[in-house]
Amino acid sequence: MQRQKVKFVAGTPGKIGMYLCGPTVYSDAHLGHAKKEVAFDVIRRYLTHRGNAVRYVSNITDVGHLLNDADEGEDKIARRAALEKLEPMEVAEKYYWSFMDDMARLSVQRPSIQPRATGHITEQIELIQELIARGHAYEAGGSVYFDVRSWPSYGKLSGRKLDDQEEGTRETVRGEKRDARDFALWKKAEHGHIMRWNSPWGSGFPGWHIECSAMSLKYLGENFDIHGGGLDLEFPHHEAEIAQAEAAGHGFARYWMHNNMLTIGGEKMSKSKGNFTTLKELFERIDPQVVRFLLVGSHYRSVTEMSEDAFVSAQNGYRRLHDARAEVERRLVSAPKRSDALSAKVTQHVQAFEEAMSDDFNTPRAVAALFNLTSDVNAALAGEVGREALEQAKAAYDELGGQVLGLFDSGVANSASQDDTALVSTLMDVVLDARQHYRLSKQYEQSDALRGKLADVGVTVEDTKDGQRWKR
Ligand SMILES: Nc1ncnc2c1ncn2[C@@H]1O[C@H](COP(=O)(O)OP(=O)(O)OP(=O)(O)O)[C@@H](O)[C@H]1O
Ligand SMILES: [Zn+2]
Repeated sequence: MQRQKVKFVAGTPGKIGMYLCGPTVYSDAHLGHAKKEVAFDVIRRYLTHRGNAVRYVSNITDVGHLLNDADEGEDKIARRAALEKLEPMEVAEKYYWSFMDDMARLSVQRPSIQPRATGHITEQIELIQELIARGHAYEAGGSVYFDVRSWPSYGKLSGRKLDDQEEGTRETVRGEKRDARDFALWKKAEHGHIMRWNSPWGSGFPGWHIECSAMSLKYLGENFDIHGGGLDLEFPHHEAEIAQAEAAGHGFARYWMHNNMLTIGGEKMSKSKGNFTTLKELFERIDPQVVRFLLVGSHYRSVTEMSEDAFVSAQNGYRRLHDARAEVERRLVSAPKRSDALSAKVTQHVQAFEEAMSDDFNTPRAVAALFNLTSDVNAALAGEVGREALEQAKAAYDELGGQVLGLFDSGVANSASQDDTALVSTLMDVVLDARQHYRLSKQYEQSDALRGKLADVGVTVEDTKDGQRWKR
């Protein structure tokens, strides 16, 4: 809001309320979406690391996001539903879980609360009613619009003056609005529109912006600490969120943070440009931890340019840290009890990491501190190192690289999960061979016992005419 770095002071010391605009769930997420999620995940993790209790709310948009910002066009989810011959709610469910799976593989922590727009229609209607009552919104033809001219501070976040906004389009897209810059709070559902709810203005659905004002206020209260999102949302989405809340008499977010874009060949990666790589495609060839490492290596406010070279260097960098940490762990088993010079160096790198993160979450500098730590660790490991220094180094990797940056999460590594799949399949062959042996020798009790034990761990075995089949 102030267009500069400012000191952050939580409204209530030790407690931080954070809201992040989440995805519209109508397609698989791409690497650009991951930049945003990972950026704010790291911010949340660092604030937690500093001893704050963070309530992290991030919404799921499953209605009302239209194809075009001027309140025209189809609902993105409804259009996808028609394309895939699914119910709109089926589309939302499908891509919600797709998103959640991708985020889990990227080690993005789940939000404390993940409210859905369709689950908060009542709250949105109430907020719209407050706006109408205060004279900042009006009904027209079954829809309700925010009256931008009634709220002079509209534009204060993006710094846009009212007159600069949408210049020249005033007459063409005004339609039933009093002013082309007015935006929809509620839209009348036309014939055939599936996602619709009853409201004081007839059957319809909420505009896209209103859900974030209603749900952030509901779960974080007035004057909550931090509101985040992509830079592309600053105008009109965040501007609208502020206006909707404040014009209805509520104090809104105290700090605004926006991540910059992930680009490819200098252009924003986006679905509509077709220059995107979905996370699922990417994870087939690149370990999700390396993807995360690449994203963390650039500052949230900087543009991240993606290229094959960037992945190669991320791969090498990640391996360097990962291997040093693993070696420290291995050497700890038999380390002698004594102190040595590495201790002071670890302390110094930990401090550098903390300073970098406390300076507007400067992750590239924080990663550099981990590399410096690794140089010193590797140099020390050439000789004998005492237990104390190794424990300190291990804690630095685990607390800073692990808990704060979300790295070294072996549970999500692509290669590991592929290895596991192969291993499970081989082990199942062994078990089913044994069961077959019991059955052929009529030892049915043992064969049933094996099946029972598999069922206990969620594996069901069926006997078909083609032999045993298993699934989990
Ligand atoms: N390339 C990107 N870099 C960083 N963040 C992005 C990028 N693309 C999308 N986002 C973030 O994810 C949010 C949702 O993106 P959205 O679903 O509109 O994707 P998109 O690919 O930009 O789609 P479209 O091209 O249809 O607008 C954006 O508002 C933005 O905050
Ligand atoms: Zn939002």
